Amino acid sequence: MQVYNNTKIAVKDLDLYYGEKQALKRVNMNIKEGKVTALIGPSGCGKSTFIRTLNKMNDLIDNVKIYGEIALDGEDINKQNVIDLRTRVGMVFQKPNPFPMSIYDNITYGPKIQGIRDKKELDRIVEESLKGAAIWDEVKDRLKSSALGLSGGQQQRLCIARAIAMKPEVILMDEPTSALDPISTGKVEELITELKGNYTIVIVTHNMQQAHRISDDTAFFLNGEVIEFNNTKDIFENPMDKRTEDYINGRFG
Ligand SMILES: Nc1ncnc2c1ncn2[C@@H]1O[C@H](COP(=O)(O)OP(=O)(O)OP(=O)(O)O)[C@@H](O)[C@H]1O
Repeated sequence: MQVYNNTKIAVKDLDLYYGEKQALKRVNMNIKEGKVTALIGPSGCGKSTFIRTLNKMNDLIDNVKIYGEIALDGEDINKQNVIDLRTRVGMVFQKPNPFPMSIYDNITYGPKIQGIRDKKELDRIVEESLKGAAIWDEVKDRLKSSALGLSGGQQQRLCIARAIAMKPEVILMDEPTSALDPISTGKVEELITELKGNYTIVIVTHNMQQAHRISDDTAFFLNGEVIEFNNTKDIFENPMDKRTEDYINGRFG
């Protein structure tokens, strides 16, 4: 497979079936390192299915068949240990899902499983991750309090901090702001903009303005196919395909 220099994840001829139903059709995509790639398209077009293939989350579902190639840094993800893969490719979900434990323990959970025990090192990871997710100032005096006492927007930034604590290279975000109010959404969007460069980010969003504001590249999905994949400016200002134009102008979906 041809892999370009700035490609972090290369997807080639990806087909995915849930039983008899084909949910992804011949998807090809070069996801660029250190950039934000947005996945847009109407409900049921395969965005979540696609993002979940990137760290093999679909493998947990019965009756899924996947064909094609996905390479991370040029290496087939099927040849990698899945735990290592999910460390390198972290994920943040639609609904904030902090563990029912303290803010501190949420962050140290993964690093402890990785074998880090030193208290100073764990303290350092907590501070660095929370700062990285732009939530340190809001929680630094209540690290031992339950994460469930945070607001929805704070919980989502905590989940991003928890992902960062594992030192991923890629962060997958499946509609990370759809459960948040506009102010929290703004903070998460600002955070995504700060994180890019250090991380490769792939984000599913139903919010056209959000895709336009924060992403570098955008893929438009329809019925399991990628209709158009290009830099975000061109997708929004000069779409090549009439269906892309209709979708971004709110004519369907
Ligand atoms: N576990 C599953 N088993 C069977 N079919 C599924 C499963 N998950 C998704 N599908 C189907 O695959 C298609 C793509 O779904 P997917 O959730 O990827 O779409 P989506 O674009 O993310 O939608 P939304 O924007 O509503 O979240 C849909 O027709 C959906 O019903």
